[in-house]
Amino acid sequence: MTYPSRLDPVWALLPVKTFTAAKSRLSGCLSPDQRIALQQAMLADVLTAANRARSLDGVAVVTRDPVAAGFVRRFGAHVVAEAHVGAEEAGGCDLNRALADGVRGLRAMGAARALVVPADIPFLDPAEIDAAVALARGARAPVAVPSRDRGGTNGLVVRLDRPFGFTFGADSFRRHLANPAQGPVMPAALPSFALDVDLPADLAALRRRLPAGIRGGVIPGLPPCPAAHTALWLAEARPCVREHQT
Ligand SMILES: Nc1nc2c(ncn2[C@@H]2O[C@H](COP(=O)(O)OP(=O)(O)OP(=O)(O)O)[C@@H](O)[C@H]2O)c(=O)[nH]1
Ligand SMILES: O=C(O)[C@H](O)COP(=O)(O)O
Repeated sequence: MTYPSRLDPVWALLPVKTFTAAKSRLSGCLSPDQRIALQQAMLADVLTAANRARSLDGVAVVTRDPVAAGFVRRFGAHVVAEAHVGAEEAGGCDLNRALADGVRGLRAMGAARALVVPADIPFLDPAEIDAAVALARGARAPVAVPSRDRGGTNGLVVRLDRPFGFTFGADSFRRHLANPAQGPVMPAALPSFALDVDLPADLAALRRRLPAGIRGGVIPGLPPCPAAHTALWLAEARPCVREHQT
């Protein structure tokens, strides 16, 4: 069962870390500029998918980075300021507190639910966003989507009228499934959410999933290929990535 969205508005909520600090686990194989460019490309792919999803009423990004804020506004996203400044300088990136800030911002904009998605899942498919939202509405339950190793949480649909209590971090999928705050949490394995690019092995998986023919990216007049922006980035960064994997 689905409801008219005006009765149950659902917004995407993307946490976005300061660009210059992003993807630090790839610093062994990518330069600082390449890491920023990769984060921007993946974020562009996630925002493009969210903008194309029929089930979403809006897209918001919670960030403390003015550069990231300017970047996402060009995709029509609303920016919620991350209030807990200081965490990144202190060496801890408090994703869960940033999301609490994001939820407050979404509530103020009238959203009833949020689909929390990270900025590093470039294959995200609008149809699978719609499937996750439909599942949450139909089951009247939160929905959690795992990363490909089933350790992380790459999608989470929650209600905003009561606290959920995000527990992102190591082994978060298991902890989110056990979260009782909004009743039983439904697991949903959705392939386009599965690959988050954190480690050199994820870059290799990215390269395997992007057929050679679409590495050139977007063809004007045609729908974008999956991960189009990231495909363009990979086409440029590929020699470096390969060099560090041999
Ligand atoms: N607003 C905000 N977003 C965050 C914070 N920490 C992580 N994120 C975002 O949460 C998502 C998942 O983060 P990670 O997979 O750890 O990505 P990352 O922090 O760029 O990668 P590493 O630096 O290698 O840990 C990404 O969209 C990040 O931009 C934070 O402190 N604040
Ligand atoms: O809980 C999670 O999914 C993490 O915060 C992000 O996981 P990752 O480090 O595998 O991206």
